[in-house]
Parts: sequence; C-alpha cells; structure tokens
Amino acid sequence: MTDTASKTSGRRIVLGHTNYGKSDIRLVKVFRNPGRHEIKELRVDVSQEGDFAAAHVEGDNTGLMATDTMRNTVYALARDRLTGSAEAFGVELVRHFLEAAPRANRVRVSMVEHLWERIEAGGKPHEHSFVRAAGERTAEVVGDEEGNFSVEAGIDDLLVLKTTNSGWAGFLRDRFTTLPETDDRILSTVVTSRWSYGGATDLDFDRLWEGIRRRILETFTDHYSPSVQFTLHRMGRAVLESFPEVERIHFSLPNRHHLLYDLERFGMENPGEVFHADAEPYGLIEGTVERSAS
Ligand SMILES: O=c1[nH]c(=O)c2[nH]c(=O)[nH]c2[nH]1
Repeated sequence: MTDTASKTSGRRIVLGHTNYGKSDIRLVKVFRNPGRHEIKELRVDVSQEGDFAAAHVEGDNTGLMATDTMRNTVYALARDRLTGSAEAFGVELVRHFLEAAPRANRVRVSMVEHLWERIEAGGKPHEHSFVRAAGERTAEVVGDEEGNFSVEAGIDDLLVLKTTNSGWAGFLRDRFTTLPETDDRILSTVVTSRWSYGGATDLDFDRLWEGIRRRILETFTDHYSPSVQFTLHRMGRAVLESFPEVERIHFSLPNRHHLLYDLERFGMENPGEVFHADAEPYGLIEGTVERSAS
C-alpha cells in the first residue's frame, strides 16, 4: 500500500490493491491445413498486477504497458504460439508479459473458448464449415516473476437434463414447507465448473479437458440422484479419481426446476409427462471436491 499523504479523521488514505489490463479481446485463428481447416475462437482477458502506484498517485506512466499493447500482443503471439490448447497459449502470454512489462510482477490471462464443431454434409465431415458446439471451455493461467504458475481450466454453460432417476426427499419439513417429496423428477442443470492443475504448465490440456468433460457427463447419467448435492460430489470424485493431474474441482449447479403441470383441473392424468420449465427463482448448489492434505 502507498501513502498518498492525504489525511482525514486522523487516518491515512492509502492506495490498496490494483490491477489493470485488457478485457474481452476477441481472437479467431484459422488453421489452414490442406483439406481440413481448424478454427479456434477465444475471448481473452489480460490482467497485470505490480508496482503501479506512481501512475495512480502521481500520474507517472513510466514503465506501464498500454492496454492497447496488451491487445496487440495477444494477436501477434497468436500467429506463431497459438498452436494447441488455450492453456498452453495462456502460459506463453503470461511468460511474455512478465518479461515485457517492467512494472508487472504477476500476470493473469483468462480465456473463454467458444467451441466450433465440424458440420457433417452428405455424411462426411466438411472441410471448412462449423456449427457452434454446446458449452464453453475456460482456461486461466496466472504466473509471477518468481516463476510460480497456476493453471485452471473449466466448463461454462453446459446444459444437461435427465428425465428420471432423480428425486428429492427426506429434507427438513417446517411450517413453511410445501414441497412434496419425490422419487422421480426431471433433473436439469447448467454446469459451470473450474478445476485446478496446480503449477503444471506442460500437460496435454486438450486431452485432459475432453476427458474431464466426458467424465462429468457420464457421471451425471450413471446413478440415482437423491439431490443435486449428491450428484455434485459424485461428479467431482469421478474426475479426481480418473485424472491425477487435477487437484480440485468446483461446480456451480443451478437447479433448473421442472414442475409437473396440474392437469387434474381439466380431468386429465399427468403421469410425469407434461412439465412447466420454471425459470426463476432457481436453487443454486455449489461446492468443491478436492484432495485432502494427508
Ligand atoms: O437437489 C435438490 N437439492 C436441494 O437443495 C433442493 N431444494 C429444493 O427445493 N429442491 C432441491 N433439490
């Protein structure tokens, strides 16, 4: 913290933590392999921490990298160094900024990858046409000038649903409880997940991400779910058991309620067929599954 030399009520006013960077850098790279183009679309945020007090307090910008330069750097480095995963590109960017920005001592690069799937045309994968795939992939790399790195990956916006094999019963009943117990309901959620690879910067991040996504989806299907809470833990445990590279995994799981619509009023039966998809409010179940210290 920096003393700004101002005084009010006897307590010094100081500059607290600061960071700055460029957000929402939209990058698309086409890999023009003959006969089979590939595409990568990233939204990149760059954030630097360091000794920026002179800029804030004195208006002295000496040694500050312009955020405009950060944006240019992302595109320029993408030319030769975006060759594989977003995580690997993030590591390259963080290394570059730590070296190039004299006042930065910690750099964070966060990325959201919008996924494109190849279109099948006439029963064949098309050479250069794609359709937006479900869900988004995230990656975040943080590095400091001491050489400490952390790499985190994740999933956003992956909507899943199962039509049975889920219930919610045995919960607390008090005078405000109206919800009936059920052993057969629709379970639906939008998976947001983040997992940590610790300090490893040279893993096969694409293989891991694909495998972890598949493991989460398989686990969603493979059991009777007595609650979103139970399914959260089971998905997390499955990922940690299958992927020793993962240190911990966090889930944010909104409960997308599907309420059986009352057709009795019209003299009709509704044996679990017609539902109202309730938008709000929604339950929100969040939690981390991790390896214990011992
Ligand atoms: O899986 C659930 N967990 C809850 O905590 C909860 N609360 C609720 O009303 N329905 C559900 N379902």
